[in-house]
Amino acid sequence: MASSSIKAISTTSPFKASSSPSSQPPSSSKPSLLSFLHTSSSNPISLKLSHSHSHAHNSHSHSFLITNVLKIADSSETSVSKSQNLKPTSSDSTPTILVSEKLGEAGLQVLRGFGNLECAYNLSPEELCAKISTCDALIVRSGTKVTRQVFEAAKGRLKVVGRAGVGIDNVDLQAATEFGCLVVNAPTANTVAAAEHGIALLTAMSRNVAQADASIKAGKWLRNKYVGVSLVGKTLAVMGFGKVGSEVARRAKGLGMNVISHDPYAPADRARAVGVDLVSFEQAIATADFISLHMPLTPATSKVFNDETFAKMKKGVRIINVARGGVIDEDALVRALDSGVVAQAALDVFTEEPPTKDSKLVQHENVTLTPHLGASTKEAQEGVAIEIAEAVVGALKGELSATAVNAPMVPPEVLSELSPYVVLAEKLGKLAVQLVAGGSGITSVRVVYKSARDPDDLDTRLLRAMITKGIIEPISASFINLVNADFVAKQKGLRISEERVAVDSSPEFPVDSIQVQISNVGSKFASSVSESGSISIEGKVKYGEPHLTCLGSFGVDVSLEGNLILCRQVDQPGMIGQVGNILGNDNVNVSFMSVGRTVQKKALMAIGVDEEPNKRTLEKIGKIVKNSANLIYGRSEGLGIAL
Ligand SMILES: NC(=O)C1=CN([C@@H]2O[C@H](COP(=O)(O)OP(=O)(O)OC[C@H]3O[C@@H](n4cnc5c(N)ncnc54)[C@H](O)[C@@H]3O)[C@@H](O)[C@H]2O)C=CC1
Ligand SMILES: O=C(O)C(=O)COP(=O)(O)O
Repeated sequence: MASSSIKAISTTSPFKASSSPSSQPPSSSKPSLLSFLHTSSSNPISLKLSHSHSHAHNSHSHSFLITNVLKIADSSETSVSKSQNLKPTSSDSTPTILVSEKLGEAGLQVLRGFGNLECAYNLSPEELCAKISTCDALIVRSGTKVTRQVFEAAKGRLKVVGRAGVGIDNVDLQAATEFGCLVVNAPTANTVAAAEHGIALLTAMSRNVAQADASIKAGKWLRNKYVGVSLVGKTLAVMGFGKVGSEVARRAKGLGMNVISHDPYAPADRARAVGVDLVSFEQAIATADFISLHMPLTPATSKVFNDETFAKMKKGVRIINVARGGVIDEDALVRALDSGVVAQAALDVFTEEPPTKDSKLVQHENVTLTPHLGASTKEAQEGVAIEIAEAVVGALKGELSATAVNAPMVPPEVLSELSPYVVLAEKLGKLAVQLVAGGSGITSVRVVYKSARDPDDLDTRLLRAMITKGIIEPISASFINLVNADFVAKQKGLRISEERVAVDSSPEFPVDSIQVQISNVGSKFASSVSESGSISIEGKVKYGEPHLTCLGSFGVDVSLEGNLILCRQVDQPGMIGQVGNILGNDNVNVSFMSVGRTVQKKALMAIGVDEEPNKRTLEKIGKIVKNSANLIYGRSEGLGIAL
């Protein structure tokens, strides 16, 4: 973040007292994925204080800070962020789910039972953009292009895109991530259908079924023309040994074929278990009689079958593509077919769908075509529809989806265990950023997790995302969630480093404490600065609630719920009494007090108050602090609450 990027709303203070009431629910409520995806922090930090560790009121305030009532905004970033990822407009009504392509009835029923369902097929890109800002979820198949323009047009409302199938190359994942929109797919229900279609094309092509059928219908009887080739004993190269590829391999083995496969990421033992050898790309294409494509379309696989690679194939090779048209350079394929290098091709997928009728590829007599039917069996479509409907409904309800494509996967049991720490992480982030003096640019955040667990047994991605959310959301218009936290942090130049420290506590709990340090910034509250010069706060989960346990060099124990007043104090009698009187006279109930001391006999007082003190009350407290002869950090910006 550039140093000028955090600006104060107020001209007199980098922080401004917010007039909005604290209304956030207690943190002990169990967070769901939705809270990581769509909780907008439009409210300032809400830290309801409780009880514990009360101390006598006989100390004195110096610099102090009210955490809850501060709200900072970053006017310079607002315009940038608005074009990136808007905080969603609140819609607590029934969610609207738009289905833009035909989906199995069983899935539609699941969706109807949950939200307002709108099925609108064959929308133009403009029509989709016009509709999308009223939708919380969009379900597509391969025919809808979910572009950046769609996410922009959604104006922050679209929470989840469900791809009723495997390939998500028609969804702009980068844009989805930037806008904090979760993308889920249905990766398993159509595997068998696609594999069966691959085998159907393989056998149909090798025996000229489609061409022979067309010729009979044209009144011809061409028994000599349509002599086929046998499959038994032939070598099939399966390119991509994933779900579909491995099922194709299994079936091809049953047909008596010798199956090899190329997949740089597949484990060799999984292939060997099916009797398939994994080989290099070169070896696969040079030895195969048949090549069946089953890899995803990615920048690395785009047009991987081109003039150069066709030239390395065995003359007379036959190619089946049930994956994505874009993995083949279609013009090069026509040339290879014309020269006889490729004897036949069977294609279910095309670079542009539908392909133009007069394309040379479509019209080539050695090419067998189907209109992207790989997933189109009754069984697969029912399965995919249920799979995607449940994933979308789950995401809208805030549950974790096992098929999220652009969010870190956190298994439900891990999520449940981490829940209170997730709340703590966000609150620490929010508190830490409020301690930064206006005009400081935050670039470097260090997070230290103290834990008795093995490093492998602690997944911190969620915690890091929530700390990022806590830090960034209060200072920008950006809407941050689990999906886009890392992206937005990077975009803002915020470097978040993590460290694990082993402690000798109970491994029953995933985390003992979380420390957030912000370095190279000025502090609004000097007591929050540790000896290393960084703003440093540490918290723990106690009885299921987030607690602040360390601020700068001071040990405290403050429940991070409600409103919090932090006072630096020295040995000057009467100060706490005065502060207490002011709060009491203004009907602000002090719920607890915690005092932390250092060896230098400096102390820090944390006062929990039930009600949010108003500006006048804060001004009165501010005067007491300012008038104190013992101000250690006598900077007015430390008293931002009163300004
Ligand atoms: N025509 C249709 O209706 C259907 C098409 N598909 C397509 O089939 C393809 C495979 O789907 P699944 O098997 O479910 O996906 P998958 O993710 O299970 O398998 C893809 C495999 O490709 C491998 N791979 C990645 N890069 C590769 C490369 N450069 N070279 C070789 N292998 C590479 C991966 O390691 C993975 O094992 C996808 O493109 C999908 O969109 C899937 C279902 C239906
Ligand atoms: O699942 C896939 O990747 C497919 O290609 C299936 O596409 P479809 O849902 O039939 O448009």
